Amino acid sequence: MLLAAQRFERVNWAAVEWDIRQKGYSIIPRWLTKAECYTLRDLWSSSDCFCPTVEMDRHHFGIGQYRYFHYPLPEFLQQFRHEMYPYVANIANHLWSTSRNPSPYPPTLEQFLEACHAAGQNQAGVMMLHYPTHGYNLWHQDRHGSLLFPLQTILVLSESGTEFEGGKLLVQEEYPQKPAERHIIGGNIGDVVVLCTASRPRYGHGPRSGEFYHGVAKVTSGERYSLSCLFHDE
Ligand SMILES: O=C(O)CCC(=O)C(=O)O
Ligand SMILES: [Fe+2]
Repeated sequence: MLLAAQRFERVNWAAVEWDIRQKGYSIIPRWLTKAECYTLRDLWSSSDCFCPTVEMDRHHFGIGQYRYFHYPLPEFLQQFRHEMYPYVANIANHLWSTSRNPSPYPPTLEQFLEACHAAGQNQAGVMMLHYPTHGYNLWHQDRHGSLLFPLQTILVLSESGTEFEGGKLLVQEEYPQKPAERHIIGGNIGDVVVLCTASRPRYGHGPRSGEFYHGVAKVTSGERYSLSCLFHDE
């Protein structure tokens, strides 16, 4: 399973950037074919590409399991992460630049990961998640080290309505002295969701940025798989 660069070129990245500015996330619908989702899901039962399973309830993260991939990543995911990076880095450089640092993120993933590894962050930031019926994922941010890339992607690998009910991806933004703002993203098989990892830059009046969290509502029937692709290593 290989990925053609044209698939990234066809995405309307200006619209993705606009969405992220406005609400902190953007959905690229049906970017993966169902067959690709099934192939990725099949990796779950192959033990040789994953680190040990984490039971989410043991850590009070929710109900379900996740498995970090170890390096080398499966070819498709390696390609996905590397080819997606320049586009999200471009958006991140527009949104998170400062006058002191107008281009905070390097143009290639290799360069960004080199910095992560130099900071001792060596665990590939890519994992697969599985939620059984009644599974869910509590509000969280995927930030475990000092170096963090401000956007992350979630690949939805199961079909809403036929394979699972409920299980909607949610985001929440918190500002001091303001009720939290919540959005239901949802997401269906093949969708790639690009979202803020920890904060969304704000312009104009009020606090400059709020804390950005995501989570997954309870799967009320069936089971749901997803894949989390961070651009930092942990
Ligand atoms: O299952 C999901 O849709 C979200 C999982 C998650 O927390 C992530 O991808 O970082
Ligand atoms: Fe997450």
